[in-house]
Amino acid sequence: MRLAGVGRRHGVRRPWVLRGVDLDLPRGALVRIEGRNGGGKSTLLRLIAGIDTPTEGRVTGRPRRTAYVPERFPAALPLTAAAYLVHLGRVHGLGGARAAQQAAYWLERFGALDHADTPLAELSKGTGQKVAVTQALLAEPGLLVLDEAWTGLDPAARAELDRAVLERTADGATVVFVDHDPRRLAGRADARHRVEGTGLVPVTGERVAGPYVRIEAVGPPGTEAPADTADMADAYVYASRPGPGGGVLLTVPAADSDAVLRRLLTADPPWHIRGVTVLTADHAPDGDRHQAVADRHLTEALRSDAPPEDRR
Ligand SMILES: Nc1ncnc2c1ncn2[C@@H]1O[C@H](COP(=O)(O)OP(=O)(O)OP(=O)(O)O)[C@@H](O)[C@H]1O
Repeated sequence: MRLAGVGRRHGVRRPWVLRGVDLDLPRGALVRIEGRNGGGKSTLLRLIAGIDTPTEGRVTGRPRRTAYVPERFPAALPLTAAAYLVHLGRVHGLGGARAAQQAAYWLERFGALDHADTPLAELSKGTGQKVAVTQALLAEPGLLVLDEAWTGLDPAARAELDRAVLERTADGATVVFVDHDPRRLAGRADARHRVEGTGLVPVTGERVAGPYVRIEAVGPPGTEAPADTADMADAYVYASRPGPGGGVLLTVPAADSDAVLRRLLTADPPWHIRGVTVLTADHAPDGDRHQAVADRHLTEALRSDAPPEDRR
């Protein structure tokens, strides 16, 4: 499958979200899409999945069976989980009995079989997400597109989805995913691409394996995070999203965190660093158990890199 010169904007007077995107999606490939919050990742995934059509350019070679897990699951339908899944299985071309069998198989793998007869509207967020990933997997799609599909799942179900993804690619399917956790399927992706501006750039080097550092910074009112400018070209910012109190939360490989901190502290006017947290393999991205290490890291970075007026 291939995207050639693909562009998308949401209306003739609206800015381009994506433009001139060329992307090869070979059979059996696991492809990760990265980029800042609101940068156009979901737009790209919808174009790949065929949920949305490009304003310009072409998408060719999309497998016949395509499945997509949206960022938000539409749970308002007046159906039970099983009835919804059988319906979608039939849409994908399965017979009723096969659809029911596949729905039960996947609900069981995700630990949600007890909820097969629960109306969608009554499902918890986590179980609703299990139904969302089940609808995508039950027809064994040739293209599987996952937009933050792990969010809301319990750890066992997250690991099960990792396994399901690797089974799909081993079976020759193409899987394209976005996830906020830099460690998601770390080391397993065949290609990584980052939405930058309106373009898509390949990400080279195996940097997702971490460790990663979360930097909470607050800039002067109206300033863009320097991480999003070309000045940051020598360092890699995995993700940037709004933080509490008008700040920004940057997720950065530990190896690049000094460079990012230096850039923030030497910006004119400088950014204020509220906190630095080391993210390790054994604690959640938002945890703070390694604050002592993080504080030392920050202190050292400030001492060695910042101009005299920023030393504190
Ligand atoms: N249907 C739509 N109509 C108008 N604008 C839209 C529409 N969908 C997306 N946009 C805009 O396109 C831009 C990219 O949005 P998109 O959801 O693709 O980003 P994202 O990288 O997936 O962000 P997030 O990490 O928040 O999911 C945003 O400015 C968004 O407001």
